Amino acid sequence: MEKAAVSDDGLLIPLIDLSKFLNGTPDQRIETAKAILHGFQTAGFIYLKNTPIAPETRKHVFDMSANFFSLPLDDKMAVGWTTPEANRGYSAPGREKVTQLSDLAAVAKLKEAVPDIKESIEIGREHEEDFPNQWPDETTTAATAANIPGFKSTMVDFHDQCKAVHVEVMRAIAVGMGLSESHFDNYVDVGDNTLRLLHYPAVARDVFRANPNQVRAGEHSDYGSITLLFQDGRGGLQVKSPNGNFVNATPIEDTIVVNAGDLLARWSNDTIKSTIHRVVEPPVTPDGDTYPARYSVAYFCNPNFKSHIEAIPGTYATETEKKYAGVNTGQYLVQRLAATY
Ligand SMILES: O=C(O)CCC(=O)C(=O)O
Ligand SMILES: [Fe+2]
Repeated sequence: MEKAAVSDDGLLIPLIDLSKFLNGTPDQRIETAKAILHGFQTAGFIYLKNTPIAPETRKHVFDMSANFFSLPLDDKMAVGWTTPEANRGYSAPGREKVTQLSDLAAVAKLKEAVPDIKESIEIGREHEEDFPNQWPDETTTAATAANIPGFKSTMVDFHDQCKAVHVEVMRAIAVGMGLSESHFDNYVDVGDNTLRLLHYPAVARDVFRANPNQVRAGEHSDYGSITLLFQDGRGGLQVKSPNGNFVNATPIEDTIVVNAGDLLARWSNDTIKSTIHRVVEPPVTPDGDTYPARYSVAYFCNPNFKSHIEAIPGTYATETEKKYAGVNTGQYLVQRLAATY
């Protein structure tokens, strides 16, 4: 067994070699699938190494993301996020407050007191006619100065590559559960997933010192099937342990942090966990007066929006053990998004 990626306060997040599932012997494939499922059933989080996403691709996406965020605010606002149904476009700092609260008044209050210190852009699948992606104009003087020509093609390609990883992780879950490997294929083939580039700007040390509740991203669980999270080397991501304390999910180079979302937990009749996490200032105190910026890229995977999600076979013995009513994916996600924006 590999050394764990995180082992602290009862939270054990395994580090798993995905290539052993993709290209290993039949035994390695099954063993790896079981380890992936076990990680989701216990921690709700795993780290994957040796994935099909090349280190150069990842670096290029991070570079392009930083270039995008360096655009003048007006240019970013020109591609602003509009509605939960579209869920595409730019969100300026303070726009979204991720939280477990669903009461709109309570969220508004929290937003005002301690806004998340972050900005993001959401990119959905291309060719969704009603909801086109909001691409920044790559031809303006500002765009050239920010070096964003190639932004769209980079992100469209990355969206596709991440989509393929989602399909494989769902295959691993199926194998781990003893189901046919292709069990989930028809639920995830459309690629109704959201690529979110995140920028947590540099913050004065005093900001965190003055307000103990200040965070870069508030505690929350994710909504969909799984999230692929690419982090830079800064640190600050924390995951809630079974004892209720936040534990650092320390960056490990060229790994993808993968966590299960609420819809997968529901789909698995709660045999898989959707674990609370948040982003705080980096664990290392800076030399100067500011914490440096942090960049991350989250790829939120979902079942196809049209899919009806009901307890997976094998996760309940009798009908009465089904904890949840079936739900339509698209409706479920829109309802969750409407609560936080
Ligand atoms: O930036 C991160 O490391 C985590 C972001 C996150 O959890 C989210 O956007 O849902
Ligand atoms: Fe998250």
